[in-house]
Amino acid sequence: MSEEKSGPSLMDRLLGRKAPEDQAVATGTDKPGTAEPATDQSGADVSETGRSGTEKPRSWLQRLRAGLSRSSSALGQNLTALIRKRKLDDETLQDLEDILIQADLGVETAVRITERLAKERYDKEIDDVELRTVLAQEIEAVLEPVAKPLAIDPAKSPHVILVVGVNGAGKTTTIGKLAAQFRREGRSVVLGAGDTFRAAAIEQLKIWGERTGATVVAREQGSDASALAFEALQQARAAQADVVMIDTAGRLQNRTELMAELEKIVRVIRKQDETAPHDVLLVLDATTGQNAMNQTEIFRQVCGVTGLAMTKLDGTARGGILVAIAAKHGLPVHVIGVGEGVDDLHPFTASEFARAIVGEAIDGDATEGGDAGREP
Ligand SMILES: Nc1nc2c(ncn2[C@@H]2O[C@H](COP(=O)(O)OP(=O)(O)OP(=O)(O)O)[C@@H](O)[C@H]2O)c(=O)[nH]1
Repeated sequence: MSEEKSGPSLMDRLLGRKAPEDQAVATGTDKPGTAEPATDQSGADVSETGRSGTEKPRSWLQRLRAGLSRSSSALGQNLTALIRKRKLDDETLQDLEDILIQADLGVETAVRITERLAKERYDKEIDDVELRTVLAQEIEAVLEPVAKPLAIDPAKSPHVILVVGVNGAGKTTTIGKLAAQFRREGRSVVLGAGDTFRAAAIEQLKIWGERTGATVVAREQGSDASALAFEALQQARAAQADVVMIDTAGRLQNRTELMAELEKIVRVIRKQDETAPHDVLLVLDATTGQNAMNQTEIFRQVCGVTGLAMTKLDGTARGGILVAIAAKHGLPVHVIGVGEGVDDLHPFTASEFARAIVGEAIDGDATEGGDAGREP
């Protein structure tokens, strides 16, 4: 957990301050272990001003693009190698299809894109910009229907969000970032430390609670997760909180145990509110590629996932899998994570993601401070 390396300190990373060479390469290993609150009493996020004055901040879109271009199967790079004013003949189309499949976009989307190009441009010359534009349009068409914000229903008191995913996917961090967002919106938030499997996860959630001004309901390691969930909801109801988010342990390797535990958590939550959980958010690590598809399938069966968060898109991300998951499952994609900092969670927008994944320039991408596409 405490991998020592030169570069920004843990505190710097917690506050979103990164050394220039490290900005888009978050280590993905440190937990927010000893952070002091990065919020004021109202829970408002003060981390944006926490960057060092001399450093040039990168926008979240720049981080996203940097992450998506870093993996060896990065779509953008392979496209550049493929198209050098080549004719769109059978061989080029086949190569293109292979590249799209290799980038995890899914066979269905890859075939549709190459068919469209074959129909419109067969045996004509195509340049890089034209090709990327067509690809971005097709990818956006797949993603647009699933790009939906995580909407809190004010009629629910509280709105219950169960957060699931495999080990290390970024559940606790995403809960912390969402808590910060909800607090900024003026909502009261309760966090249930339902990952009772790992002591560090409980501590991590408590720190996010301090940082964001959210109330944390926790028990000691090894406690029953469903009892914890029950208690968290009970306290949230008593306090008339707006939102309660319940963390869970990730144990995909033992599916039976996972299924039993998650099912029990849902059952116990429903004893207090039969309409809950109102959202079951599956957190997927973008760097795991195809594995994210399997996780989506299994978690859907286990606990009725209602929406997705994809994290670590600033890393060696293989974000193409999100396109394949969208095409296959049609589940809403609510938010994406582009770093470990409290402000590194963003609403998912189809056009920006599509253009970033094909390596196309994005209007306003040069925006410093990363405000493009942000929630107000
Ligand atoms: N670079 C980067 N790192 C992230 C992102 N989201 C989470 N992380 C890091 O990923 C690591 C794992 O995150 P956690 O939130 O602890 O994951 P978890 O799913 O709760 O893990 P378990 O409790 O083991 O199931 C931490 O070091 C996070 O800081 C992201 O968007 N980008």
